[in-house]
Amino acid sequence: MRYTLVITGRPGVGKSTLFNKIVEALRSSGLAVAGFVTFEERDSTGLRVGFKILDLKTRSWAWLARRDSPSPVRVGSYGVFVEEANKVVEMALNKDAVVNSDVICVDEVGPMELKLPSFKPLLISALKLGKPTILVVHYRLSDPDILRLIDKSERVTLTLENRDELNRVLPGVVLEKIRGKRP
Ligand SMILES: Nc1ncnc2c1ncn2[C@@H]1O[C@H](COP(=O)(O)OP(=O)(O)OP(=O)(O)O)[C@@H](O)[C@H]1O
Repeated sequence: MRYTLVITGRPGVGKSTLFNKIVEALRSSGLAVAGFVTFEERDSTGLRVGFKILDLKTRSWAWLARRDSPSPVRVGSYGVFVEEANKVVEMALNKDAVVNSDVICVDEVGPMELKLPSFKPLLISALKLGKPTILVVHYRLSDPDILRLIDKSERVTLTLENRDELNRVLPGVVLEKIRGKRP
């Protein structure tokens, strides 16, 4: 069976940091990666103003959500930029992008991303390709269709206690598993 890793854990524990390290390790070894990463933006006072979404392949990005967004589509105190962010998802996970990649990498499968109309269908199609996959999954994800597709995945729950060790060893372990050198 293809290797799928699900990284989960409490908000702010370091999931994106670990995900980026794994993506970096995959790329450094010559593997082509398709997918996207979402990351927070803070203002000069340190206040979190919102999140951006970045296509890993083309480096195209858009705001995913901001506190001051007028969007009626809200997740907590953030308004989601549905149209702009959806375009990045379509670029990152369209059929060509995923078929021509070695590994599918998505940070994250969470409530904001699920407000983007193309996200769930494109993610499900990508998962069904049977390629190695790295996913950051929101700890409260409840979507039954996605959960069913990832229920046999290897799962890592990141904590403040284990994150240093996992950042050190997991990128190398993932690479070996994807290359089939480790069971
Ligand atoms: N191993 C680590 N050691 C020290 N600081 C870390 C470590 N991992 C992450 N951080 C810091 O913790 C903060 C949150 O990290 P990150 O954005 O990766 O978390 P996250 O779990 O993806 O957050 P979110 O739930 O908001 O998506 C960042 O400032 C990051 O630099």
